[in-house]
Amino acid sequence: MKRPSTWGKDFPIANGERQSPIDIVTSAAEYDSDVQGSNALSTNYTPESEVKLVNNGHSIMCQITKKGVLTGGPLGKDEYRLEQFHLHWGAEDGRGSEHTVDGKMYASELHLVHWNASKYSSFADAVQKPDGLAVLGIFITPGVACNQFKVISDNCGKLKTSGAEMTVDTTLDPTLLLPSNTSDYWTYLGSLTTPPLFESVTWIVFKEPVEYSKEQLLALRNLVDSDGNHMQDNYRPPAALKQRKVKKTFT
Ligand SMILES: CCCCNCC(=O)NCCc1ccc(S(N)(=O)=O)cc1
Ligand SMILES: [Zn+2]
Repeated sequence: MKRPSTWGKDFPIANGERQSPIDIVTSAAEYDSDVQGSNALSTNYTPESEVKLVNNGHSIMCQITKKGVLTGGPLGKDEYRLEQFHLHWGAEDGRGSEHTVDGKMYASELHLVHWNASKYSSFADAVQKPDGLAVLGIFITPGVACNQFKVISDNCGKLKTSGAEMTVDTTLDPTLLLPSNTSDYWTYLGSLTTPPLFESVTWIVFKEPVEYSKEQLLALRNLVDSDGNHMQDNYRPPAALKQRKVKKTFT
């Protein structure tokens, strides 16, 4: 994939009104009480019985086969089904996340991608609708190893080239990839952060980062992208907020 600065030519929406990622200015975020209590954000995932990994040329992706749902919070009454998760990261720990918090970049950002199964018939049908997708953004910071991520980081070496796919015969529970605190998050209306950049995503970015070990981050940086280079810095820089408000669920 060419550099983000070139996307505007092929994808004019790159300069649209609800592009992602954004810099989250914490002091400007508005507390939203109605995403608490009974309609708090809720995940109900079924563990995968085998793990399907794909090097799609610009990230490493895990394709989900079980029926897992995300509901509540900013999603109203709709059920969003987990489709896949993937990551963005830097060449070094000081950069790599797509969203930033008061200008701070994390080393990586995990995206759990869901589509609105209450209103649409498939991911492909939902991907272009304004309420079609919901993505959970989890910041990653260097620290202790994440056990549930080991099945991905331990197999990056076998997924080196773009287009490589493999199925690992082990279970994976996506719930264990989430931070312990899933009540505190920012949410806003945005887009896919890679082409086709469709403005179809309700973003939910958790405040609490998750730790991955140095080795797990290094494993990501050794992947090879569709240009044959080390897959690094596969993050889009923040886009303009324009007329949007970021909501927060915590004070
Ligand atoms: C007409 C073409 C249809 C394309 N159909 C496939 C497609 O749109 N794939 C895009 C998939 C995608 C991209 C970026 C994110 S992110 N980084 O925002 O979470 C999530 C998901
Ligand atoms: Zn992403």
